[in-house]
Amino acid sequence: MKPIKVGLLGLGTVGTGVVRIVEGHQEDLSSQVGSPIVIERIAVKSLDKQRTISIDSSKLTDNPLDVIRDPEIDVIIEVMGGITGTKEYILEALDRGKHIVTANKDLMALHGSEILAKAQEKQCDVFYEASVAGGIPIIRTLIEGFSSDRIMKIMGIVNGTTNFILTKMSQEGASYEAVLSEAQELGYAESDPTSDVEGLDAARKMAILGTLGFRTNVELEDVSVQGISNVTKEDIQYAKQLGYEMKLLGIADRQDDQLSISVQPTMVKNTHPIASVHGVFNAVYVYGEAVGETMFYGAGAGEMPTATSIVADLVAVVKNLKLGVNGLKAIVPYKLKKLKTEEEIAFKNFILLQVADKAGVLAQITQVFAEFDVSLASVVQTPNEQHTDAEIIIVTHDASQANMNKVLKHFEGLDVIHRVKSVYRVEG
Ligand SMILES: NC(=O)C1=CN([C@@H]2O[C@H](COP(=O)(O)OP(=O)(O)OC[C@H]3O[C@@H](n4cnc5c(N)ncnc54)[C@H](OP(=O)(O)O)[C@@H]3O)[C@@H](O)[C@H]2O)C=CC1
Ligand SMILES: N[C@@H](CC=O)C(=O)O
Repeated sequence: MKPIKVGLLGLGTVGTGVVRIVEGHQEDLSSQVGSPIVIERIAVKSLDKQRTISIDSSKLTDNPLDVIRDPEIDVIIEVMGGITGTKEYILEALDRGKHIVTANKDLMALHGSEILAKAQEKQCDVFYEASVAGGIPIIRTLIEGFSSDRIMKIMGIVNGTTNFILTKMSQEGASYEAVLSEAQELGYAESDPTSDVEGLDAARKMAILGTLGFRTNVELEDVSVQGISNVTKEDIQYAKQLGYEMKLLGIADRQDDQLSISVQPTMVKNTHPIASVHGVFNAVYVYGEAVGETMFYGAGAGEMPTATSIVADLVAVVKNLKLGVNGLKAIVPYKLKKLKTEEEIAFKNFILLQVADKAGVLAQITQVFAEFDVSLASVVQTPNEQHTDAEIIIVTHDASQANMNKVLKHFEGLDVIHRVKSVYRVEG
């Protein structure tokens, strides 16, 4: 039987996993698609690099165009990352009638519609399951499993690196820097881990999930983003004491046709299922109008989980290829989006204040909340025997972001408040 020939762009963490699965599960894969699958050529940056798997060196090239322009190759798997350059390779491959499987959320979040439009024009498949939440088949689930429902809310822990860091800080008291290095060594982090820790990677994934979940065109700039680099061990401990877990949470919700999408460190009530997602694990919680609550859980990064999603996409592409059809994951926005304003976005807040320890302080502070119509759920002053500065922890009821910003602005002019130490969204 004529083999299906695959070109691989990239042989790093994910690419290596792809080779392992294609070789290790060959019999099972070929029985599903009806022909052997062969990785024909592989593009890498450096031909001299030591690899953790043995590869026939004649397959390697340091020029991705050798792979894309090989007439024998039917499918390109892109796991080299990057945006400029990589986008051109993918567009050229599509022009040449090759189907694409990619893990590249950066590219799909920024240029997904252009790439998918080209795929449609050329009647090729572009599948990108591995681009969100590593080994969890969430893209397929949103497109197919939820096709009959109206999704109202998506909440996701969609970055493995930051969840790994927050978990180790919380459970082992480890330092942020040490755990970040460990995540890099384990192959979880991006080549520039700033995009992990500053929330950009999660924002890109939320833009993809929002687009698919709400069937509209969510752009990266629609997602408000805050990362975890300012989260302290103290914040995490306070969260625990109050019955919360600190998570970098992507939250996309809608009311009628109005959307809001954000990524930010969030204190999640420990009774919520997403609060128990630890380490490199990811979870995507989806609330559908008809189905109600659902949650999808699994490893969000790393060699084999990510490669599992890639090879599953490869199987889907090959099945389509044999049937002569395209299972396009096309994004067809059916409605114009309307983003909620600061006045319309409302949630609970945790605020940690460093204040003067003297009579009347609490009254002054609560007065500010009252002035801007922010109702308080709890106020706790931490014990302070020395009568130096005290710490006050406040949790609000749902408050509009605009009103909360006014409260925080007002605090700047209040002498008794020496520092606003932390402000977090609270969920659950
Ligand atoms: N790591 C993970 O857990 C996950 C990663 N992803 C995404 O998958 C993609 C790959 O990630 P990952 O495997 O971790 O990345 P790595 O940095 O481990 O691997 C990148 C690979 O691409 C090769 N490469 C880079 N630039 C070029 C170039 N210009 N020409 C040819 N080859 C090139 C590198 O070559 P060389 O080996 O010679 O350096 C390397 O083999 C990224 O888009 C990432 O965001 C998605 C989900 C999870
Ligand atoms: N750096 C990413 C890798 C997977 O997308 C993460 O940590 O989640």
